[in-house]
Amino acid sequence: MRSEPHTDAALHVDDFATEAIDLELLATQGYVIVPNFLARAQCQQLYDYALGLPSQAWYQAGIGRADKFTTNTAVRQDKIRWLQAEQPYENAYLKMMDRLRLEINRSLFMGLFDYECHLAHYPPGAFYRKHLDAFKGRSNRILTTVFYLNPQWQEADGGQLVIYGERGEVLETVLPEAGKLVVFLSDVFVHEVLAGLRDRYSITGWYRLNASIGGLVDPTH
Ligand SMILES: O=C(O)CCC(=O)C(=O)O
Ligand SMILES: [Fe+2]
Repeated sequence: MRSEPHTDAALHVDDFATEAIDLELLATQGYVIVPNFLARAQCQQLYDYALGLPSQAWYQAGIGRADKFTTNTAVRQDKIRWLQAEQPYENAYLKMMDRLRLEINRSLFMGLFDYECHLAHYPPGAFYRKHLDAFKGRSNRILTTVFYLNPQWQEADGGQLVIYGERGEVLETVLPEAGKLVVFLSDVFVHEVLAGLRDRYSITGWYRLNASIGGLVDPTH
């Protein structure tokens, strides 16, 4: 039997105080880093929630979707959990990110259709090698969001997200610190997660375009 996580004293979407994102910068640069997207208290609640999840709530992360899904621990070693609207904490996060979706659509006319995201847990030593989250013309993942939950993360703890430019140069080295949100174009920026010394928790998600054809609803993840 699968035990479900606790649901008491859950966050509500209206509890979330989010810092404004520089959408102008996102439009011109293709990515943006927001140091304190979410207030500490709410971030801590999400962190405690993630820490409290039973081991059977997590799955070995894979590569590809649906029938093309494979797990390859030489490429990525994190464990994930797709967020579901039925779970109050998870629903609050999904709702908050949906508000951001509407804001992005309003300001940048991106026509983002939906959002999917998963919690990710990188145990010490786990990494995710260089990759793109989407391939030009072959995916409906448009914007990647990564939100970090880790209090007091230090440089020496490792686990940085490295974002590369077109010529392979390092654009950003990002510490996965609690409250920080990174947003980037999914099919433009190669990135990787370096191995760290501590358990590393985050919520990674994608704003998508609707790619349903001929009445078939495009499947999530
Ligand atoms: O956790 C991060 O910093 C990035 C994760 C990532 O690249 C992914 O899940 O596709
Ligand atoms: Fe990625």
